Amino acid sequence: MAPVTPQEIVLVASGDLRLAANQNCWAAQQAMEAQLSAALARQGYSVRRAHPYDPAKQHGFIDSQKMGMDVFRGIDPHQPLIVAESVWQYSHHVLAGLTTHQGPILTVANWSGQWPGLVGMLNLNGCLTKAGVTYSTLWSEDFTDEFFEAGLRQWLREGHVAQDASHVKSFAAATIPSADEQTGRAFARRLRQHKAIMGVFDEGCMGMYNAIVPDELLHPTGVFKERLSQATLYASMRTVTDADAQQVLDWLLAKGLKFSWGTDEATQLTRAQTLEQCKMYIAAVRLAAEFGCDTIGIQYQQGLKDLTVASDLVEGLLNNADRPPVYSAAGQELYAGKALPHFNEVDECAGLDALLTYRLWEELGLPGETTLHDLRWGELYDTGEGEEFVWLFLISGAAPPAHFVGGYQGASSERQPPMYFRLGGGSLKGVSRPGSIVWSRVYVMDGKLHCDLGVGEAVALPAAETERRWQATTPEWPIMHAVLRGVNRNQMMARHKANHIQVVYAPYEAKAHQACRIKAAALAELGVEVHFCGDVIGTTPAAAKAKHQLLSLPG
Ligand SMILES: C[C@H](O)[C@@H](O)[C@@H](O)C(=O)CO
Repeated sequence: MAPVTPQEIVLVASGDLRLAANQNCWAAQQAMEAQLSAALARQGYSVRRAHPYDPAKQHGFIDSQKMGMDVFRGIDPHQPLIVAESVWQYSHHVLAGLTTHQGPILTVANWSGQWPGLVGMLNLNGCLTKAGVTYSTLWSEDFTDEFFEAGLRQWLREGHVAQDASHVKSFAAATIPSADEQTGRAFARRLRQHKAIMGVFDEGCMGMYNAIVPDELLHPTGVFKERLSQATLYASMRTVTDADAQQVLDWLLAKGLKFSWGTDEATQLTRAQTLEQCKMYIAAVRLAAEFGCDTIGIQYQQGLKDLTVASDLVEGLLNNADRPPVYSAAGQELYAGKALPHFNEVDECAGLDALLTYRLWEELGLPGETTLHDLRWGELYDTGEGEEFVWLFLISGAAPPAHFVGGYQGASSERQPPMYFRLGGGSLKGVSRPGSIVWSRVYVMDGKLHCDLGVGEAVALPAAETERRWQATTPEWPIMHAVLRGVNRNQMMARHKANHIQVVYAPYEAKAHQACRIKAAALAELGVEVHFCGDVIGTTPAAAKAKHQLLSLPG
């Protein structure tokens, strides 16, 4: 074990499991670590990487759980430790070591959209939160800004970074209009009593420990898992006829969806890949119906990706009420006229949220198409009402055409990046239309289910700015330009306990606030600890409400 020097910080970097991704993204990690090391040097500290660059693999990431355990065996458990991330990473590579590390832990990401490094760090934060590991977290554009430097200084001196959580208000300590509370609670009681099935096609995706909801926490909500296998999905795809797949494709073409088809299977989307995705779509709906699932999630990134095309187009279609019809063997249309909420990357926290949201919105008479996105990046932008922080929500799959400007006609399917998906498959890409949204995130903390939720706005940006943002991230994926009400960038980053964020539209702003309140009440009725984040109108803190009642009492 390496000896501890007081002025030395140990650094680890977790990576992808996929060699191609680790090699492609290594340069960005090196650049980030150089800036981070310089920031530490300015404060009188040196950095020791706990694992070297591997010339054979051509990257310096921890790329498996086994390697992570080996690396941590060589780290003094009392030493201050930084997990530095500028790429998408699998949290389980380092989770084992971090659960027993006793020195201060700091997770750091570079404020860049190029690779999903912020997303990777947020996932790790969610995993550490669920595992009950104490950590601090920071991010920076160039590691010289005051926010970062002050935070780093505090961590070096005190072993933790204090963050601003003044935007968070507990539902239990707030009062909402009683009609909203009753609507939400009555809906939730029915959901719990009726019960629902969450179909899970292989549990656990890319080390996302935070995305697995323990059954004991899920059951009290009325939702029960049906554990399915991607092998079953693949086998079922093989039973779908070419003619049925062609009908799905014809339906999509008639709707105006554009496919960026080429001929090179290795780098381009091909018609054959799309037809394979159409088979997967039909197979997924049929299996969901066979097992009576109310929502499904396909793991896809590992296992399935080595066998067949990516499931992203499929996921976006499932999340849309207007989608190609799928029939049972007896000729009956399955889930006719309805979405079958799909949770990307089998993120079960998102699955519970999606099911509840879709059903609740339906009951409120609102279109309930919902999806998760990655909290990928963001920048200030002058939307016409002054500079606002506009988040870039982006996801490989699952966004429904109902969210896009122009619906299907505004959507396209583009090949998934070969470094993630060797066998291809298309995305379902579009720009989310301007409008009010309710955002949320269910997560596990202290052995309980929690949910943060708030209100925001999907904003329209000029086409050139949308394109710039796409080129700065992953241009093949669907995008939402989001402004969150009453939550600034740093508050959001410090608080959010996941790589994913759930979004659903409301027809106008006041309705978004009301629907958010009702959803909060529904979640609370299911036993979830609910927290309003930012400005949600109509949520009076209990103390202020009591004071108000006192003041209005007759003399
Ligand atoms: C393709 C990549 O693995 C992505 O799926 C990843 O960045 C995520 O979306 C993580 O939520």
